[in-house]
Amino acid sequence: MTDSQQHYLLIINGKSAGNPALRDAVDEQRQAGMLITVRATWEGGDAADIAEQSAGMGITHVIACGGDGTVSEVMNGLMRLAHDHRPALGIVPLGSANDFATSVGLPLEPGPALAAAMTLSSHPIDVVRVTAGKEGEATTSYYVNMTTGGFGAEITSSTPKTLKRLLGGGAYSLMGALKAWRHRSYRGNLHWDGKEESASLLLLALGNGRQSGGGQVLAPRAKLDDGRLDVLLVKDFNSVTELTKLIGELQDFPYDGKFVRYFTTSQLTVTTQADDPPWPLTLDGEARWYDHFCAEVVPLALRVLIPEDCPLLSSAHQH
Ligand SMILES: Nc1ncnc2c1ncn2[C@@H]1O[C@H](COP(=O)(O)OP(=O)(O)OP(=O)(O)O)[C@@H](O)[C@H]1O
Repeated sequence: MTDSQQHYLLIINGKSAGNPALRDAVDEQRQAGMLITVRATWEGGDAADIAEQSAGMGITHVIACGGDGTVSEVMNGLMRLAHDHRPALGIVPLGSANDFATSVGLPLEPGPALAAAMTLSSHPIDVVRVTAGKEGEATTSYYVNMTTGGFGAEITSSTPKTLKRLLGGGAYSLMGALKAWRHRSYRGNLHWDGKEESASLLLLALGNGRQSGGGQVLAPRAKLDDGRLDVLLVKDFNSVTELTKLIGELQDFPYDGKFVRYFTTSQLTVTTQADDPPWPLTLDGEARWYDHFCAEVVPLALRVLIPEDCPLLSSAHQH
């Protein structure tokens, strides 16, 4: 049945514009009466610009068709619009990782994913604003899923499959690989909820969602709409025994483990001293280096088309 109020804008990563399953899915939905406009990107930055332009087109729903990078760009474009003029966001996953789509339980095939986007109702979720800087320059961007920082950011963004295999292979293989990669920890001052703490970390994960890097669940208790960031801190270790304990702690994400700490906050800032190396931070799945950054929750800023019973919604079953 056609709802003349709904106008869907599909923003497709240009490298997938010829995807036959997606073309068939769009044809099928149009034949069913759905009003769908399609735009493809040419290069980085286009998806955000097109999403921003949706405001003047009478668009009610913007569907990001691509990998996590495209979803992130589209979301950043939507965040340039005033809250009341921000269309809802849907996702047709076409990437290799699709961490966000997978964890919220969206279909991963174009046909079912587009059909879901046309039928699911929207739920307001938090987004996270990151202000990150180096040498006097600062950039602001938003994410819905997860940002990782430290050595873990380098390996989760570059070698997710290798990391997964190694984690499955136990402490000795992981220790060897970490040595081969010349693993290092990152020093910084962490500030949250009025606390300040200096730390030397292997990995920092800031989860609005739960997983990144192609299936690494680093924030297992995160909810998308609770106004909180789930923070995972993994400290450095010096021996195989310590690494074994670290891996053990990663099974339960304790509030105050020896190597692993897991807590929630609405804002976290990391600053470094002049002689500390800058931190790699994954924004859009790519590691870039910063000497300070602040992540803060913008509560319920974006409506997304995700299943009613999505376990990442604290409001699940209440709609
Ligand atoms: N027409 C295009 N051809 C090739 N690359 C493009 C095109 N348009 C945009 N891009 C690039 O694609 C990036 C987004 O890729 P996306 O994350 O959607 O796919 P992916 O890398 O295959 O997914 P994943 O990260 O899940 O593996 C953008 O940041 C941009 O640089």
